[in-house]
Amino acid sequence: MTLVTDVRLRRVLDSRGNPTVEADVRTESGGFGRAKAPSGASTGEYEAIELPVGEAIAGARERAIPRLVGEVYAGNQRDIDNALRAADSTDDFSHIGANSAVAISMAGAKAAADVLGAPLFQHLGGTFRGDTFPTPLGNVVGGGEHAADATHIQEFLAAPVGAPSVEEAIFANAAVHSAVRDQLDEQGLSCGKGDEGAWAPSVDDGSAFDIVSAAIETVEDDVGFEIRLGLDVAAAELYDADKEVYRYGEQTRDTGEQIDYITELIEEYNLIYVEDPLDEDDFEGYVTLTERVGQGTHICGDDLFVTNVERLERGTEMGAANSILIKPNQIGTLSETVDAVELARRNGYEPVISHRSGETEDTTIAHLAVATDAPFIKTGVVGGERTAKLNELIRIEHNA
Ligand SMILES: O=C(O)[C@@H](CO)OP(=O)(O)O
Ligand SMILES: [Mg+2]
Repeated sequence: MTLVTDVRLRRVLDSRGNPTVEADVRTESGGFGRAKAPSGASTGEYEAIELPVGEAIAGARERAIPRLVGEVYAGNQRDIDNALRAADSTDDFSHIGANSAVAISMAGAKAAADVLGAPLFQHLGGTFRGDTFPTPLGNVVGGGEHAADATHIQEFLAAPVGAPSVEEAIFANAAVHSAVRDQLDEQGLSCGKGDEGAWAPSVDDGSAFDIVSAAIETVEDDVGFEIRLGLDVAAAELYDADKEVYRYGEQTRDTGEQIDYITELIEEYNLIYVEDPLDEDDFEGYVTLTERVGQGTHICGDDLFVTNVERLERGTEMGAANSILIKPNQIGTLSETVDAVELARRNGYEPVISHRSGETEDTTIAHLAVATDAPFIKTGVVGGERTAKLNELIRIEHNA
């Protein structure tokens, strides 16, 4: 039996040294699942609420745990997630926090997989999943909200699309990360790393493109397969809504100029992936850009869609973007996360499963990416909280 018999919550550390929520779920037949909530820095305005950890834990203990323990079966993920929704009663989880909700939701799924004796990806995706793997998007240079005094564009991503296996892809990204350091050293630009482990040099975006392109070329020659370049512009963070311009330091661009600029970057650097190129409220701008460049490039909405089926529906009806970033804590439950993936698929939008800038050693998103057969996963390159997911992908590939 997978009847939930115990749910425990505690405060643990995330990769930024901030507190986050860890949940343990136990079931009648001895199933056990443990999961932790991640945390964003460049959060979208329409995300579910991350409460201060003390409040999130107190809220969930008071409202959610009584609706779970002795009440729901861990194998019925929708029952767990509906109980969390009913316990909270708001659209954005402002009573128990999306941080408590997502930790409990993911821990429940892990407890159910444990009862079955199956890996989580198989519980979530079924027995016919596990043979195909996502291409890891690895940020090798970054700035924005993730590092002070670095690039305006938040993430420069390596995308080893030609790799013969996920293992080769993961090591290719590590090699690009290392080659970027060599480039920086040569130019006397040694620097620290941002929140997700990407190098955070104090250079303009143009120089960053040159450095990353050169690093990718070196590694491509070495590994013999294609590695492309992608971006997370995180443009909502650059957008000045009062003046209706995007601010790149002193330089500003209005919406038309921003669309032209992104188009030029796509052409010049043969970008395969551009996330959040425009403000999170600018569905129309996304339509224009997607019509222009959506044929050959993944135009991905992160802050635009916030893993929310209503916002995604609006986007698919208009033709805004052609891809959606999927972050379970943006919406708060695994069921709704999978709903967003499925809605995306039905409309020909590619789902990209993603970490947050504040992470833990939790590996749920690696399993989610395999379970949903997502074409990409964005989960960094180095740092224990990033390699936890990458190494889990290697283990899944090896049936370990
Ligand atoms: O913008 C993003 O895509 C994410 C992860 O890279 O950053 P954050 O978690 O800070 O929102
Ligand atoms: Mg983003």
